[in-house]
Amino acid sequence: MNTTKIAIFGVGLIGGSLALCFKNKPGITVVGHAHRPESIDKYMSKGVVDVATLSMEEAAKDADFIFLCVPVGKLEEYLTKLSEMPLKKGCIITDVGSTKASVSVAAEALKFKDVFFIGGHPMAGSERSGVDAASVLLFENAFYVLCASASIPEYAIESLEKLLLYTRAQIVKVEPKLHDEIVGAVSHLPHIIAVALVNQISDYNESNMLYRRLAAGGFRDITRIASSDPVIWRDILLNNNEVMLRLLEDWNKGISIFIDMLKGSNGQAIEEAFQKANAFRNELPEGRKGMITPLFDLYLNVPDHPGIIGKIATELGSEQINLSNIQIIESREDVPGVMRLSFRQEEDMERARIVLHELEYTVFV
Ligand SMILES: NC(=O)C1=CN([C@@H]2O[C@H](COP(=O)(O)OP(=O)(O)OC[C@H]3O[C@@H](n4cnc5c(N)ncnc54)[C@H](O)[C@@H]3O)[C@@H](O)[C@H]2O)C=CC1
Ligand SMILES: O=C(O)C(=O)Cc1ccc(O)cc1
Repeated sequence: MNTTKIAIFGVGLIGGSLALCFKNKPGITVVGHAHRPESIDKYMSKGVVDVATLSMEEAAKDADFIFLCVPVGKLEEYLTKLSEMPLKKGCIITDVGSTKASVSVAAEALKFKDVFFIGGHPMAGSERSGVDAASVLLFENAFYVLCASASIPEYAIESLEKLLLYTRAQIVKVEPKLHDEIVGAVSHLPHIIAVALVNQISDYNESNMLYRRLAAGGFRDITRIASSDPVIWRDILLNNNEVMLRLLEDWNKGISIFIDMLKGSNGQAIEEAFQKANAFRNELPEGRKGMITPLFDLYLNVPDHPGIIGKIATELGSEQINLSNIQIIESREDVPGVMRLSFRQEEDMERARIVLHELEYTVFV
């Protein structure tokens, strides 16, 4: 059987999830590049890769596919290093960065010979980061954008598409600049808004802690993405700088309209704004994983002792229920022992509810 070597640079949330999709598939060997020595043991003990190495050359040598899964600000540096190494003829280099224009330009400028660069962006992820957050299910039913320049032969694109079938994502082809504009609006702008909103409330909380205690429910839902990795997002926003500045100007205009509506006590205009938003939002596609994916939460009363988090996680793990997050919630510190369990799939939440009920926990949604 022909063997396929896949090299993953940056085995974190996205690189680790891709590695899990490819690992143990017929004829595939997954090699993970670590940029810190302590990561080697971690990748191996977690079983995300077949081989882990600190050497870029060793990872890239003879690879059929190279996935660059590092922060956006590092992509050009990694591409340049690869362009100076002997690579297998026909090797496909792809990235997973959340912006596509600059990496496409950088790859084009390097003029790889007999090696093809195809930009990629799996449009699914989470606010978590690192290999511990990786999941084989991350991309299932999500869009996966590919951006190939006109010089890339169709057979190379088809070969990448075929490999990506293992992710169970749906491929879409988009021009890099258009990608950055649309993704800037539907993903990067919401991240800025979430962070600005959380920081606004955090400042109010300095003078009165009741802000944080009451900021549950909807506030938590719409600000989940404010917990995203600071370095990853610094790089994304700086890289998509021009687009973001334009979008923020439009955002300011939208907020000014709200200020005017409130100053003028214009109830009709406020109603119309909600009606317009309602109509557009109700038409959003359902049943497909979007970039900003919801979590499904369960709450349960738990006895107040230190081993409880491990105990619940083990009970659910033994039933193969995928838990995304587990936390004793601070905002209810006056009610001792309320635990929040978050799931990516509604089905997991429902199964957890049944299991925990059978174990005689008091569970509520
Ligand atoms: N977080 C998300 O939900 C999504 C992220 N992306 C993109 O995927 C890429 C990776 O993001 P995540 O997997 O979320 O991040 P992560 O922090 O989980 O993983 C980044 C990996 O890159 C490695 N790395 C290598 N060189 C590095 C350096 N010089 N500085 C810092 N880290 C270095 C880290 O060790 C780590 O393994 C980024 O380009 C991001 O824009 C794409 C889709 C979703
Ligand atoms: O956590 C979420 O829902 C996200 O928004 C994840 C995400 C982050 C970056 C991307 O480029 C794509 C998806």
